[in-house]
Amino acid sequence: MNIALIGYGKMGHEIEQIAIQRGHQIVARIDLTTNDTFESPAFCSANVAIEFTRPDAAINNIRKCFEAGVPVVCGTTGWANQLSTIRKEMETTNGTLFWASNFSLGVNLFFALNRYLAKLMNPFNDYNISMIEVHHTQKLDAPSGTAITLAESIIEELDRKSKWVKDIQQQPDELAIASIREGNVLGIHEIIYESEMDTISIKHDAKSRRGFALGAVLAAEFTYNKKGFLGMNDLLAFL
Ligand SMILES: NC(=O)C1=CN([C@@H]2O[C@H](COP(=O)(O)OP(=O)(O)OC[C@H]3O[C@@H](n4cnc5c(N)ncnc54)[C@H](OP(=O)(O)O)[C@@H]3O)[C@@H](O)[C@H]2O)C=CC1
Ligand SMILES: O=C(O)C1=N[C@H](C(=O)O)C[C@H](O)C1
Repeated sequence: MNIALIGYGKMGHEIEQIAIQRGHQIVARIDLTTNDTFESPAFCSANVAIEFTRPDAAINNIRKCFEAGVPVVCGTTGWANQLSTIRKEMETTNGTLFWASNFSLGVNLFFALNRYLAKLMNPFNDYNISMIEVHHTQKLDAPSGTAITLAESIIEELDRKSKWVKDIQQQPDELAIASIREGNVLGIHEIIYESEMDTISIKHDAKSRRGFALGAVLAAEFTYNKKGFLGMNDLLAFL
């Protein structure tokens, strides 16, 4: 498969290695420091583009993929409040977009565990719930996209929580997410249920970026020749 990389930073490099190991070719690399463009024949020859850039760049890069008729897998976080806008544009251009806040298979198992635990804890009102996420200091968005996905599932399952908030809970129906930025931490997410009697917590700790990158390449392979909006549940049902 011909793959174009949009964003050639930490994730772009990791994805390139795995894509080549899996027999794919990188036909274009679009970054602030490279010369490839969305209009180039090289980019247009891609079967799928993989976008990992920054929150303020993702939406425009996805639009450029729709214009070029290239399906796009996007992992950039921090812009999900604009997903419904870009989905409408995808429909009018008959495009393809696969988006996930986290491509790691381990995190997607953790998503299922988180939902199950929230369902289990719903009747037990003595437990309050909070979340902590820790990432490297270069991360631009907070809370992480993964933390927001986790929070959305908890809010769907737990009647006593109706919205997430950054850092400090002020109302009983708020789910507080604390974001810590330190060193080179690749991504830690912990969900904590606390009562006067005890604490129950679940935690995911990423050991490298390879899990994210492998998931993104698997998503690109899945996206090939498909139309519409796709996500990790579609991919996991297929694996
Ligand atoms: N969904 C998932 O599983 C994961 C998501 N992420 C998310 O992916 C994104 C990228 O992460 P990461 O690779 O670590 O970040 P990096 O900062 O290492 O890489 C981003 C790259 O994008 C480039 N870039 C910036 N603006 C543009 C633009 N307009 N067009 C093209 N390229 C651009 C940057 O160039 P320059 O350095 O010159 O600014 C940089 O090379 C983040 O939002 C992060 O949260 C990360 C890991 C997993
Ligand atoms: O910026 C990162 O590094 C990561 N971002 C994603 C997020 O915001 O959830 C996924 C992973 O945690 C790494």
